[in-house]
Amino acid sequence: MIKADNLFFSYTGLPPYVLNGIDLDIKDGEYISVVGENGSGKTTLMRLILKFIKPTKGDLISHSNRIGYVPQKNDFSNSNFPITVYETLNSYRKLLKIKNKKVILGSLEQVGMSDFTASLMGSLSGGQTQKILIARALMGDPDLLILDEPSTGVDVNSQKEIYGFLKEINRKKGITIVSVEHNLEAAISNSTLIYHLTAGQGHLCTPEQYTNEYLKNNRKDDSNV
Ligand SMILES: Nc1ncnc2c1ncn2[C@@H]1O[C@H](COP(=O)(O)OP(=O)(O)OP(=O)(O)O)[C@@H](O)[C@H]1O
Repeated sequence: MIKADNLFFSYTGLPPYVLNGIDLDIKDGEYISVVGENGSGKTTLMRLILKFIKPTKGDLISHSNRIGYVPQKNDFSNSNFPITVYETLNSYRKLLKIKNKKVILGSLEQVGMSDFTASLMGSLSGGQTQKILIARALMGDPDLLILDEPSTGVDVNSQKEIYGFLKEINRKKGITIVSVEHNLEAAISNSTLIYHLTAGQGHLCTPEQYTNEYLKNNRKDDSNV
């Protein structure tokens, strides 16, 4: 689905690079959580996959026909702009040039938010806003869904619902998921593979391998105290 070969990226076009020789091979149907410290380049990698920016050197190829993108929700939840859930999804429907308006209710139903069509976006909780953003991304019937920190500012119950839903659409519908994760517990329990970025380089591992690596490093830190 996504392949990167010796990919370099810097915002200035010059060294030092934010992403420094990335090799990545994401197969169809995987659920990848991208983890790493603040500033390690997770969002930058997502922007490259979304083609918002171009590699400075190297290649990144995506075979996705339709990418759904769920951005960080902060931009929406703090907004006082008086727009309803329906209007938000309807304007996105027009952007995607989808003729059938039923797609709006269909996508809301999928995330259990059918009762909120007339609600103002600004009146929703963090979890509800996240579900609307996921519904919006699903309107285009994506084969690849990219999420940026889906559990940030979301209550624990909604987190469970959201991850349960993501797992279901990944396993049952085969939608490939790539999700930037600060929530390591969620990354370990939900994804099929974890992509760990450090100092501009990354490696793919299983959740079990990541857990062992993480525990080993934490023990090392403890012994340095
Ligand atoms: N538009 C930009 N212009 C210049 N530098 C940027 C830009 N966006 C990000 N950076 C820098 O690139 C580096 C990687 O940032 P990025 O946001 O990709 O990291 P991240 O791993 O997603 O961080 P976080 O976990 O804090 O969201 C950081 O040093 C950041 O300051």
